[in-house]
Amino acid sequence: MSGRIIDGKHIASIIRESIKQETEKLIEERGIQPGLAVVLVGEDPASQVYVRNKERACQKVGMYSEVHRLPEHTSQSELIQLIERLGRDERIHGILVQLPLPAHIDEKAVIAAIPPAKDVDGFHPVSVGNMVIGDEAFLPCTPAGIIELIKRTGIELAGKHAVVVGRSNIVGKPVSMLLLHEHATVTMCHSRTPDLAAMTRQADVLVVAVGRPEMIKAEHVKPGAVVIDVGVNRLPDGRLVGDVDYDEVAAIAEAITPVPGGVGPMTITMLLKNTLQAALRI
Ligand SMILES: Nc1nc2c(c(=O)[nH]1)N[C@@H](CN(C=O)c1ccc(C(=O)N[C@@H](CCC(=O)O)C(=O)O)cc1)CN2
Repeated sequence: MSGRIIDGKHIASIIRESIKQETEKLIEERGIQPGLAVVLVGEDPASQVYVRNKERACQKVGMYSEVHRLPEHTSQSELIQLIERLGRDERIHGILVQLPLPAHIDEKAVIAAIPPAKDVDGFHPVSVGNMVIGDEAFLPCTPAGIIELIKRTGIELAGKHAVVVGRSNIVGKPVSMLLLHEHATVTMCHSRTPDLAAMTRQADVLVVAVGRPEMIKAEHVKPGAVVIDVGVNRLPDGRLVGDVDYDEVAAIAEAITPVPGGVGPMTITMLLKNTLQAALRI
C-alpha cells in the first residue's frame, strides 16, 4: 500500500482563489479593503520568511498589508504601544505578532494586548475560550488548516480515534479541541507519554506537532491511518523534513501530508480567511 498524498498546496490555492473573489466583492460593494498588520520582532530567519510570505499572500488576494519590523532589543511596552495603535487603526482589520518573540518579552502579555476583534491568529484568551465552547471565534490558523485539509480530502472524522502528538498552545491543544468538535475521540500525547508507539498505533487519524525531525516511524502508525505532519524542520544538509519519516510512513498510511506542501500552505491561507472575516464583520 502507498498512501494518498494530501496536497496542501493545491487545496490552499483553491481556497485562496475564493478569498480573492470575496475580497474584490467587498471592495466593490462596500469600499472595504481587508487590512492585515504583521509585527515581527528580531531577526529569526524562519520568521522573516513566514512574514514575507504573509505579506505576499495578502497582495495576491488584493488585501492591504503592512509589516512592522522591530529590532531585537524592542521593549515589551514599545511593542504593546504599537499593538494598541494598530488596534485603533481603521485600515487594519487583523493584527498578528509573529512568534516566537525574543526571550525578554512576555508572549502572553503581548497577545492579550491585541483586540479580540482583530485577533486573526486566534491566540487571544477570549478567542481561545470562544473556540473551546464552540462560539464564533477566529480559529488558530494551523489547526483550522488541518481540519480543512482533512475535510476537503473527503475523510470523515466523526467516530474516528484521533491521536495528537504535541501539546503546544498554537497547534496541539487547539487542534485537539477542533477534532473533538468534529466528533472524533481524541487522545493527546506529549514528551512524557509512556510507550508513545502504543498510543499512536491506535490512531485512525494521527496529527504530529512536536518539532522533532522524522521521529514518527512506521512502527508508530496503524496501517491505513491518516497522518497529518505539522513539523517543519530544517536539517544541517539543508533539507526540509517533517516530524514524520515520510518514506516509511507513506508506505503504510491511507493518506499523508508531505513536508513541504502539506499543512504549511494552509496556515497562511487560514490567516487570509480570518482577515477577510474580520473585515466582513465591520
Ligand atoms: N503569529 C504566529 N506565529 C507563528 C505561527 C502562526 O500561525 N502565527 N505559526 C508558525 C510559523 N508559520 C506562520 O507563522 C508558518 C510555518 C510554516 C509555513 C509553511 O508554509 N511551510 C512550508 C515550508 C516553508 C519553508 O520552505 O520553510 C510548508 O510546510 O510547505 C507557513 C507559516 C510559528 N509562528
